Amino acid sequence: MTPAARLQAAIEILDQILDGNAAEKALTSWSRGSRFAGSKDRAAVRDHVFTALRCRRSHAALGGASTGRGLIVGALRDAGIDPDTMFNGVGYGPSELSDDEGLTARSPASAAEGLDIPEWLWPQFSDSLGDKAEATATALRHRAPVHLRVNMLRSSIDQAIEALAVDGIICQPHAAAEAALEVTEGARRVRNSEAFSAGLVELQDAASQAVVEALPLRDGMSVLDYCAGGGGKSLAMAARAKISLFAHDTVPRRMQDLPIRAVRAGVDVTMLEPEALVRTGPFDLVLCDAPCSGSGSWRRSPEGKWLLSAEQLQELQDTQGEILDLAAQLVAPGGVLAYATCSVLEAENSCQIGRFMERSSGWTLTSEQSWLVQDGTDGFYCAVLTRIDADC
Ligand SMILES: C[S@@+](CC[C@H](N)C(=O)[O-])C[C@H]1O[C@@H](n2cnc3c(N)ncnc32)[C@H](O)[C@@H]1O
Repeated sequence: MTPAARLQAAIEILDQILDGNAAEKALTSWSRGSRFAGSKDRAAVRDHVFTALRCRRSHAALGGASTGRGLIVGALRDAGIDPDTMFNGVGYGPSELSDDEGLTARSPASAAEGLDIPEWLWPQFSDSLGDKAEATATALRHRAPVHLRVNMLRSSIDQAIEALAVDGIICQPHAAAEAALEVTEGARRVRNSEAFSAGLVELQDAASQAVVEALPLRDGMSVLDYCAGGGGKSLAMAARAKISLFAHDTVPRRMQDLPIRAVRAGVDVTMLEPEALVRTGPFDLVLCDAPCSGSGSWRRSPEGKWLLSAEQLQELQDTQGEILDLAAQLVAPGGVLAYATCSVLEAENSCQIGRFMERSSGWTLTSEQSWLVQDGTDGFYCAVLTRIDADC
């Protein structure tokens, strides 16, 4: 495909997404119907689509329309490329720009528009991040790096780097976590690599790993991953200490890949139905990797940035509070309650913990940490609380 044909493919996919289709679904359906496209074409089209989704507000302004064509014109202008060089109707590329199409193009009209943050969220976003708000929003406009976690149960860092190199995947250690690697070359080959199949590495953002490193895990502990989802943090916890590991999720099908991932990683995990929680507990450590806005991971899932509403954000906060209250009851005296989100918003992070501390007695805040997108990881937050009173 020519560069212009790739842009035209991205335009068509973006129009489907703007019509309400999920990005991954629209990309998969385009791939299935485009057997002529090679792997480089698919990667380039995907990049165009995700760039447009990350920068949807500013590119719509620069391109003059919230359409596939508008977003791609905006992306070209943002990159300093004259759109007429690509929109020239040659081959399978986009047709020439009409006179009307240029009329509404303009520079972003507000800080939030230029930084691609929803207008309603900007006051809260900038209050939460203070002088780091602009850098955080800017980082969220760019592609996320690919990080791996070396499974220390199966490999050392050096062995993993060597094994990955055999499949052309080049990595270097990432400072955010002890077992974290950043892939600098060959990221698309990871899932098919021998190192991945053999359980030497898992795909996991370095801040996700750092959250697990912040937990006081010790051999012999019973540990509950209360919001386990796909089990990324469950597996990371099991790699750090010899624990009895339990996983739970209010939507059990989200854990469907966990058994196979656990076998690959050499980890034992027991999945618990809600009614089994109390009879199996109390636990020495309960981790709540709570559902959240995902604002720290909008580089990877940019659609979430535009779908989030003020009402949903409030509902998420209510759910987070309920999760904390329920999970707290499952912690053994002297045990640990850990709360994490991939959000950069204070309302979901320190404010949530502040409110929990106000309404619950018998807890002490042992540690509180945040990771910032501009430091090369997803944005994350983690608070660790210790139960000091058996009556809480
Ligand atoms: C951020 S995701 C978890 C990601 C996972 N820990 C990982 O590292 O791969 C949050 C999870 O919380 C689950 N969840 C939502 N509400 C819940 C609740 N009330 N109780 C337990 N889990 C809940 C969701 O189904 C979702 O899988």
